[in-house]
Amino acid sequence: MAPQGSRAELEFGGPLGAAALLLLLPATMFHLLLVARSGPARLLGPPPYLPELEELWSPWALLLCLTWLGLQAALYLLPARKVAEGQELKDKSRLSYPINGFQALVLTALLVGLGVLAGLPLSALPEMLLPLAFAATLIAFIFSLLLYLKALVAPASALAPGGNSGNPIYDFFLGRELNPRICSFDFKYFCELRPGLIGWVLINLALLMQEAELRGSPSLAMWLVNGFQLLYVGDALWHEEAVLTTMDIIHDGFGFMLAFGDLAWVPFTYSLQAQFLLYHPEPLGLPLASVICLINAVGYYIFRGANSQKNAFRKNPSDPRVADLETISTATGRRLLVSGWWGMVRHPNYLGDLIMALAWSLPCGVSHLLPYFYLLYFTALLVHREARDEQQCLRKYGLAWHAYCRRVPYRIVPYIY
Ligand SMILES: NC(=O)C1=CN([C@@H]2O[C@H](COP(=O)(O)OP(=O)(O)OC[C@H]3O[C@@H](n4cnc5c(N)ncnc54)[C@H](OP(=O)(O)O)[C@@H]3O)[C@@H](O)[C@H]2O)C=CC1
Ligand SMILES: CC(C)=CCC[C@@H](C)[C@H]1CC=C2C3=C(CC[C@@]21C)[C@@]1(C)CC[C@H](O)C(C)(C)[C@@H]1CC3
Repeated sequence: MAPQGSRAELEFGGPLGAAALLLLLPATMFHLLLVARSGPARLLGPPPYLPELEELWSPWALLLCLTWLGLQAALYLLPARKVAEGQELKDKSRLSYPINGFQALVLTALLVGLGVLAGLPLSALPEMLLPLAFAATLIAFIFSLLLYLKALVAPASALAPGGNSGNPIYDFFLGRELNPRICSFDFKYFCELRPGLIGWVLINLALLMQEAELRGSPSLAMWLVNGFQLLYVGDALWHEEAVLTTMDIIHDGFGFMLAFGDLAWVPFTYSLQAQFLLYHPEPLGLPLASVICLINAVGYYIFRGANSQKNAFRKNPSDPRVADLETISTATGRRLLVSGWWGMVRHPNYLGDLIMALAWSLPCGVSHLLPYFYLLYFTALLVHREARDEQQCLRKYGLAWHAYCRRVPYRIVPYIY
């Protein structure tokens, strides 16, 4: 057995919190899937019914999920326009990552388009969401177990800072190995951006097509939700290299949290607004639609501006786009931006992301809380993530981080939080 990594502080409430999340996350996902199609669509009420195993389990759904993963893996292995280097690892080495996620999105769109022309019944997908989500959850459980076993024979230098507490449930949840790979195939990087994100927009499209079949044409609200979320996914894949500096890739191990999050949670809960709209049509006029588009555009402008500014600065501090920004030095030799977006709040990218989350829910009207689930969950996720990042930055930068916090006192929302 590999030696344990350094004992880091336990996160997510330790083993008990991890055990609770292990059950709570899949249960919440199934609750949302069931409630979205029910008449009252009550987020906080009990589910309309408890599905029998026959309704959840379908070998066809499992086959479809495995085919989807196989297709995305094949696209990942195609020659890439660029190969990027990741951040420096504990042993001072750097890993290489193919940058071809956007190409995978375009090729998937072409394949799906050809499939639909050849008679592929894409609009039947919404009827299969429950068994598909069940199959994806099963795959995530088995996959996380294999990842846990793989980590038992990994060298200590390959382990993540967290996720190696010695408690099997906690470590299974958080993930033990930082960058599990077979040859050059990086499982975490692959899962973070491709099967789940592309699957999400495909589910959205299927819901739009089914709405068109049911009501003659897709509603304006459905178009907006599809358009906004396609922009978000397209942007993530276009700026694929930026994911190499996120907490998930640099810090977190690859375990159930990310495997389930990437493969099941993202496609089946992030498509909640489109699911809701299929069963609860919402009339939307052009003036309100324009205001919602403006909100999404403002959110995207902040999100993209902040992420691009930090990525450009981290890649090359002399880049003309960021060279004029004010910075403070830290004992590590790395500098922190204190003007531009990162001088406004300490997590401007989260602020932009949250504004977009609001714009994705507004097309569903204000009669139900359900379509606002994403906004509520995402606020909790980002507040918790911000606290985790603060701890890590404090460890990394010490006094310089305190100086940054004094200079930029608000975390996510100026003058509020
Ligand atoms: N849709 C979704 O479900 C989710 C989306 N996201 C999005 O993912 C994106 C990435 O988020 P995340 O990985 O959490 O964090 P960030 O991209 O905000 O990265 C945080 C890191 O940035 C660096 N940093 C912090 N402040 C400064 C500064 N002033 N100047 C320079 N560098 C600084 C630090 O790392 P260092 O100094 O080592 O470079 C810090 O650890 C965000 O846009 C977020 O909204 C995140 C989670 C879920
Ligand atoms: C509740 C639960 C299951 C937790 C797992 C959290 C994951 C769902 C998220 C953790 C960080 C994520 C990121 C994205 C998607 C959601 C997860 C995996 C992301 C790929 C979305 C697109 C963005 O542009 C992004 C690339 C910045 C982002 C990275 C973080």
